[in-house]
Amino acid sequence: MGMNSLAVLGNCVSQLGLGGFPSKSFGCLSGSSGSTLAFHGSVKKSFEPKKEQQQIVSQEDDHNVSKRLHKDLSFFPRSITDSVLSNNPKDDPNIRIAFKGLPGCYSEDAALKMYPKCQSVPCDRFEDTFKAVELWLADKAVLPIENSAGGSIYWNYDLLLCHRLHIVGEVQLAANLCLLALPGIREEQLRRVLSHHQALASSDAFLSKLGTIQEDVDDTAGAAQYVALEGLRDAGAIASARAAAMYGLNILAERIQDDAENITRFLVLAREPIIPKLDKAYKTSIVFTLHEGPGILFKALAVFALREINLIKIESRPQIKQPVRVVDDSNMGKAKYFDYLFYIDFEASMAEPRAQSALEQLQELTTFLRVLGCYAMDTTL
Ligand SMILES: O=C(O)C(=O)C[C@]1(C(=O)O)C=C[C@@H](O)C=C1
Repeated sequence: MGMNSLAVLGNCVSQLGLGGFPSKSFGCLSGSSGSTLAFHGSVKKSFEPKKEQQQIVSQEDDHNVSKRLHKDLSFFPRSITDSVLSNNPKDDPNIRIAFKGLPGCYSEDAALKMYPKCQSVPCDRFEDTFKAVELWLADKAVLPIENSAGGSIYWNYDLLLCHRLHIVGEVQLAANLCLLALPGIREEQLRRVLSHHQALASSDAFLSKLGTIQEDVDDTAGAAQYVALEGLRDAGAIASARAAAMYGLNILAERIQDDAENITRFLVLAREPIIPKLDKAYKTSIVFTLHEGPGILFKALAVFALREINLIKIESRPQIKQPVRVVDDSNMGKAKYFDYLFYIDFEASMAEPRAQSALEQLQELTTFLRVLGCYAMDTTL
């Protein structure tokens, strides 16, 4: 392999994000006593040190050589490993996942469930998690979309449409809601409890018995951090056991949620869609608006039923930018109806001909149709 082909390989590797391998690093390598460029036989040959260089090297003491070698090795390209070749982002310690909230919140738990080795990127607002991915500050975003007690998180449905990210996965998380307080504080001393509104609503029975005032804050970990930083002796926080450890709080009570199984479903978003396959259970999420007419929603849903495609979820949202549609009503003149967006999740991969033909037929009934993503279903809890 000559210098040129190596440079090409170098470019490819750096494009794959596997660490710098630009042509200038060869200058550095070749000047490094021709040391162990052992990742390819022919490469090693072209960097063999000259005789004079070998003599200089042998005059150095072992300590200096190893010190210099250490420094030089940091400039070497990283080896291509099985995990890089399998391109499994789950094993990638460099993958950056954006979520709304502070470290220790449940959205971060969801990110860690999907990508256990990830670097988490906390964001102030949901909108920022989208922007972080769009601006390449993060590789993916994890976003709560529905809760088994509270239902759909509507504004996140709206955000899916305002941005062009693709759904590439989902995470189901059973949150263990805990009551936290400063060390030494007992339940009876608490006058107020701070948390995210969903966590407060999910622990309603427990909080009613406690008889405290509830204060709604941005996220559960934010509540824990606030109690800890302000040294609040009369306030508790509802957050995770992980948040307790991170912010130095004690756990006064665990599993305080009204429903033992309080599940939040999160979506994983990325700049590029995944290529749908048939290797496991896939789900497809779409959004559309329909033409006007009687039975039109019935007809739209029938395209799935006729192909034995199971519908998992249907959600409707008013079109925020153009909420009403003016329609000619033969009896009453002109009428103004709310115009709806329908979000549907169905159980099929876009690699299946039946899913493709269903969407083809659906398109005839819609004024707008977008596939938000096709992704593997999370079947674990
Ligand atoms: O505040 C957090 O910890 C979050 O991750 C957010 C969120 C939510 O948005 O529903 C996630 C799950 C919990 O049940 C409560 C709150």
